[in-house]
Amino acid sequence: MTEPASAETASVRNPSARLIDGKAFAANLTQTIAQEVRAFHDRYQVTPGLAVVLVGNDPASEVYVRNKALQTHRAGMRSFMHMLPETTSQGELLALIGRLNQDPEIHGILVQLPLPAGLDPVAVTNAIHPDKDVDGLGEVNAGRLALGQPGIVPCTPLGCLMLLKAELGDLRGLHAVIIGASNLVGRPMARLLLAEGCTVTVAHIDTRDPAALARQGDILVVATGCNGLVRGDWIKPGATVIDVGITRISLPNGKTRLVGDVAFDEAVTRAGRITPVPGGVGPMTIACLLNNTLAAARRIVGAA
Ligand SMILES: Nc1nc(=O)c2c([nH]1)NC[C@@H]1CN(c3ccc(C(=O)N[C@@H](CCC(=O)O)C(=O)O)cc3)C=[N+]21
Repeated sequence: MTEPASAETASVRNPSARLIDGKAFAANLTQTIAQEVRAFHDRYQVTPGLAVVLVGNDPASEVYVRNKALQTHRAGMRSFMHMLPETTSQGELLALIGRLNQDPEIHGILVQLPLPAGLDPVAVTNAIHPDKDVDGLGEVNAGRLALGQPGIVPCTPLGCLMLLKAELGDLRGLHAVIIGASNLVGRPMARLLLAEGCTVTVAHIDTRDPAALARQGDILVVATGCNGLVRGDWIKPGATVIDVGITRISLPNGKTRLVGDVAFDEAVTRAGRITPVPGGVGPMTIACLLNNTLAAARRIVGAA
């Protein structure tokens, strides 16, 4: 197999990939959303409200919660935090979701995943009213996405898609390889890229030679939670690489650092464009959560 000449020359002339600045893109998007929130409030006297439910203490979720609360206020929305103990029962959690479903001040509900053992994430996600399911993970919104119908799209895949369209424009005909088949990222990402006209390959835990598949991707989206899994030689020269992974590792000096699923130093010499960790997909996830919350508020008050 020979690479297309354009991709080869790009990789030779440009040994260091262009960084995709998700942090800057997200900051812009958040500003736009803040303006729209003000206009929405002027017209309807309603402030979009987001409820975040965190059960127990998962470290990844805590990073998310910290940034999310800040960004929610920056966008002029209200944020309602519900921190529940690890020992919370399924019945207690479902009762809280029931109250949030009824609460007119709440337009979006997000239950942080993963949930502690003993709580059923499927039952909990499906208990959220579809109009308030700003994570888009319940069966109604997931089903709409699978069928290509309008609905609420999960925040992380939506953020990845926004970055890809901003970088590449029309995605039609590109081969997108997705590594990871989770309901949170891989599967909805595959459905979104298929809807954009990509040829989509999904590699997962049982895939025999993921590296060989990855090397075919004009677009490579990596969402496995396995830090450093994707090495430089997994990447097609000139490809656009979106690293969704986010793992906090301990350094010898006692500090910690966030790393992605892609071995960045290697990938940067092969890829055409690449998202860094931190500062790539993470901030986009939060901006898209705000986007989805405003959209949910609009629908609920009949403005959309
Ligand atoms: N129902 C649900 N939906 C989620 O989308 C969800 C979840 N549960 N549980 C936890 C994971 C994790 N997650 C992150 C989002 C943004 C950053 C983020 O902002 N990252 C910054 C980190 C900056 C820093 O702290 O240094 C960055 O990558 O630049 C991190 C992690 C969403 N998650």
